[in-house]
Amino acid sequence: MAETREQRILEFVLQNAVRGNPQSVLDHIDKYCREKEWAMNVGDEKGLILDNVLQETNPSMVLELGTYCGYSAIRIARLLKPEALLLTIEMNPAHADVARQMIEFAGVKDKVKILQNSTEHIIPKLKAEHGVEHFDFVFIDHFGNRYLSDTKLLEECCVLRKGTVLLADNVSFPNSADFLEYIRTSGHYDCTNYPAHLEYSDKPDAMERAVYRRQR
Ligand SMILES: Cc1ncccc1-c1cc(O)c2nc[nH]c(=O)c2c1
Ligand SMILES: [Mg+2]
Repeated sequence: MAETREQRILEFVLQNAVRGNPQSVLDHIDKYCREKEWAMNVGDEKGLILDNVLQETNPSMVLELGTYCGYSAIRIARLLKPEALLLTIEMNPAHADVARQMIEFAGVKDKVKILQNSTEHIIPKLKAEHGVEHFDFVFIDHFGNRYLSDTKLLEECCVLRKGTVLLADNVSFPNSADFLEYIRTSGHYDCTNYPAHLEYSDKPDAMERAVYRRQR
């Protein structure tokens, strides 16, 4: 029996899913987390919202804040066009290690780069050290109490452009209230709310799309 929940999820996938098939990996993570142990993957219901907003955007450069086990990274990578890339930031080394193996097993590792450190440490280095000009799409799913500070940091580091789409998970929880207030009242974003449910649960949750207006 693997020690951590994240390792047990990975083990279930490695033993049951089809290698190289991203949908099979997503389905098996959802199955394990619905039937055996709950975990904070964006899940199938909110995952469909992510799929739709991502496909409407058709991005070349994507940033994810919060990799966890790699579920949403695989979800995003499976829909990217050939030259497109996903950078995903994970501060927890054990989670990053599980995600690396999950992403490799799913067959999407050529489209995904995992950066293991805190967001506030990495975001200021994205241009100089990772060759980033701008992101077309940002999926925010790390810690609600960091959503606002990291959004402002992305603005200050000039990695957003007019039309960049931010999509945030878990905006129904109080710890991202300051972020919601800012994107809805700052005048720099056009916002859309997507009511849904917490992954693998019937508790209410929501996602918010925020399209950056300001010229960079
Ligand atoms: C863990 C948890 N318990 C009860 C209610 C919600 C959550 C929860 C759900 C998520 O989708 C999360 N996504 C990213 N980061 C989180 O910390 C997080 C926490
Ligand atoms: Mg989440």
